[in-house]
Amino acid sequence: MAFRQRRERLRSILAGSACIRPGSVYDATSIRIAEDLGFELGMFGGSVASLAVLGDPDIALITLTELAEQMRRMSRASTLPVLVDADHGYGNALNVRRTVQELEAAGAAGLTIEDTLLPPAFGQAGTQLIPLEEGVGKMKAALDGRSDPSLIIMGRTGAVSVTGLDDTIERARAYEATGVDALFFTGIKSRGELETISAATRLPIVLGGAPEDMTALDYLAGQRVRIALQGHAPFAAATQAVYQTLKALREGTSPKNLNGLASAELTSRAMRDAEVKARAGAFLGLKNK
Ligand SMILES: O=C([O-])CC(=O)C(=O)O
Ligand SMILES: [Mg+2]
Repeated sequence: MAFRQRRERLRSILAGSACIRPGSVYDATSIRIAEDLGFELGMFGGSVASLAVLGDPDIALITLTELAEQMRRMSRASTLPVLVDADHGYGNALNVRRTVQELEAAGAAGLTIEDTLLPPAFGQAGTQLIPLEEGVGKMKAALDGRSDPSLIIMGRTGAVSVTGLDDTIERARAYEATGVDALFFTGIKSRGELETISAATRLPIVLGGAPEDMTALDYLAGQRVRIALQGHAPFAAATQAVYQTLKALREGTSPKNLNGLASAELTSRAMRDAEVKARAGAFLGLKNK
């Protein structure tokens, strides 16, 4: 499926009236599994990108090249639309423009650009934000960097837990005015905060994590939230499975007695074995067994 169609699918989620949960994806296998399970969207978080590619925490060590390459691998493996967490856009506004070009070429359906100061400044333990004007410049540069107008650009801020609600609204409105397609908020801790932000803005909202009393999808949909993230449990599950398996092997368990392995059917499905066999028949003259 052409990249444009994937982007149109994400566009229709944003234009709809429901709120969906994306599947957290980070490589070719995870995106195929999410697609097979019927997820409408994959979320490629910066944190899992860093874990999958580097094995490192989410502290802006991954490069744009590494992020885009991982996205490209997922785009080849599956047609599921993916929303990419492009962090701060890997530099200043000119770097943001380049980030958009690379992620567009890699097949992202949409991406977020946030106004967090990254990497963290010397001697600063807490999160800092860039000035609103710089954030606006980044959003404009992101829009300027897109050559496929169907690519979705989201302005993202975590200001609510850094500088507060008023600054969040000021930033959100300023980003809206640049022409971005949606707003992505992190750090919202109560219904009151969400409702105030929703009332003060007009674009579709994406919520990056929310407390327990804000999980009802119909409530979120009523606040114009179209996508609500749920963290990255699949990566944590994979880490645990690898740990248990290696531990059991190290302790002498025989491979045939291991628990929790993917069945032959699941593995075969994840690697698109039927399609590969059909191609081998068509192009290599092999009989499909
Ligand atoms: O995008 C998300 O899922 C949240 C986030 O910032 C990350 O995981 O890096
Ligand atoms: Mg992130």
